[in-house]
Amino acid sequence: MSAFEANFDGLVGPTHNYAGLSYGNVASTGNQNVTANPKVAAKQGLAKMKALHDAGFKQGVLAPHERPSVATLRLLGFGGSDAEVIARADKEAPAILAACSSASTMWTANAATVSPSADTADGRVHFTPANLNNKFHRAIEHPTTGRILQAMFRDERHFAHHPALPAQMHFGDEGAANHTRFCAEYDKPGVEFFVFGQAAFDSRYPKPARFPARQTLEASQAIARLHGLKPEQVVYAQQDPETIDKGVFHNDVISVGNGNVLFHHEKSFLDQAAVLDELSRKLSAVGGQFIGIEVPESEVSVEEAVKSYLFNSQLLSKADGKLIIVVPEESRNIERVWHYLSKLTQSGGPIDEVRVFDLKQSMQNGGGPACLRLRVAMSDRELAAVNPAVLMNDTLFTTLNHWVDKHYRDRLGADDLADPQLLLECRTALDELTQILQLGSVYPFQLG
Ligand SMILES: N=C(N)NCCC[C@H](NC(=O)CCC(=O)O)C(=O)O
Repeated sequence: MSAFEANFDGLVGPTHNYAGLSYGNVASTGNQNVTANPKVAAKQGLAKMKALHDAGFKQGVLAPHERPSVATLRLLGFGGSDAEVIARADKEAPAILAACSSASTMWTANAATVSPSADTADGRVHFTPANLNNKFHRAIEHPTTGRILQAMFRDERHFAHHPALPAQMHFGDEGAANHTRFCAEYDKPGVEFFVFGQAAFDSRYPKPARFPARQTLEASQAIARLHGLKPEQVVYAQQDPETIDKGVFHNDVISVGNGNVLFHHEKSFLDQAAVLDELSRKLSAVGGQFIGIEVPESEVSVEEAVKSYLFNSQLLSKADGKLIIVVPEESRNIERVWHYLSKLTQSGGPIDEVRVFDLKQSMQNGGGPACLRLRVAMSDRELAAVNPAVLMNDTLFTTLNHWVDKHYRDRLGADDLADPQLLLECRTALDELTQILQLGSVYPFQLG
């Protein structure tokens, strides 16, 4: 039996825009009101998916959501026809309309936490959609995300789906952006690594002073319980609060891991040496040999890490056992970061190849290669049970590019969000997409 890590990338939705919604994410607030190009954004994402599929990696697609979320606006008291709901929200609360219009579901690292079957008590792959409770525009994602995941991973013999955690800051959960799994092989027991920004019920843990800590320790512990993980195969670590205050709003902005390798910055975690030691001990107990690659502040500062998104990269295992690192163009544009990467790939270590993608449309909202993908490690039998229509291939790539050409605008600014036509365009596109991806009815407008 063989096993794989499949990456499911978020397809950028038709309302992609820059609304400055994510305090603590410096790219999001810094690019507020820049005019977006949803068509280019979707194509940049598709190009990454296709290139990685062509390079031999398992690649899938996660569908975007219905936006603006008229259902949410109705919950907030905006009534009338759909067009009237949008017009009233625009007039009385344009910031709320913008939040309900975000295409933020493209960052599927935040869609859910996923535990592979080799780690869970019942031997199934477990999914818990993230409540994304810290940001209103993201907190409305999880019900639809849950339905889409169930439509992709339907077979109950292999896949288990949990509801999101209680929607409260005490259980703030940002999904796989703060979760990494280490293993010797994808279908062998591994070590699940949960990184949190604060503890909600225990005041002894420090907190950042400036920006919010989105993930709590208690949320991570709840996920580990729900997924039936063994305590000896779980490691919790607190992110260094000072780095959160410098714009590291998720752990995947300061570290990335895959297989037995953790590529991380010197300032990633509190008590970093103890964290690395625990990872190493627990991985060795399940037959793996942990390798930490630590980038010193003197070579790449935390600020440079945030600007370049060096750590918001993907580490992908090649057939020869080495890793390829997938970075955004911004990493090449910062000389010291590019110099570090060149040195890294020539060091004789596990990462020996770098691949660069232009993801500028997503990057301007703080979303790099790693934000755009949700990882699901599966055996070949589990992979065979995935809805095949969501798996990337030449035909799907062509179909989705045509679909984008047909339905997407090439400019979207703040004023366009009030256009009732945008909702119709989005619904028409998504109705067609659910047929392409064979998802059934997953959106509020389809459920009635
Ligand atoms: N690091 C990971 N895994 N994900 C990146 C998420 C970016 C997203 N940006 C936004 O939601 C900005 C939307 C706007 O401002 O229009 C966020 O902050 O949640």
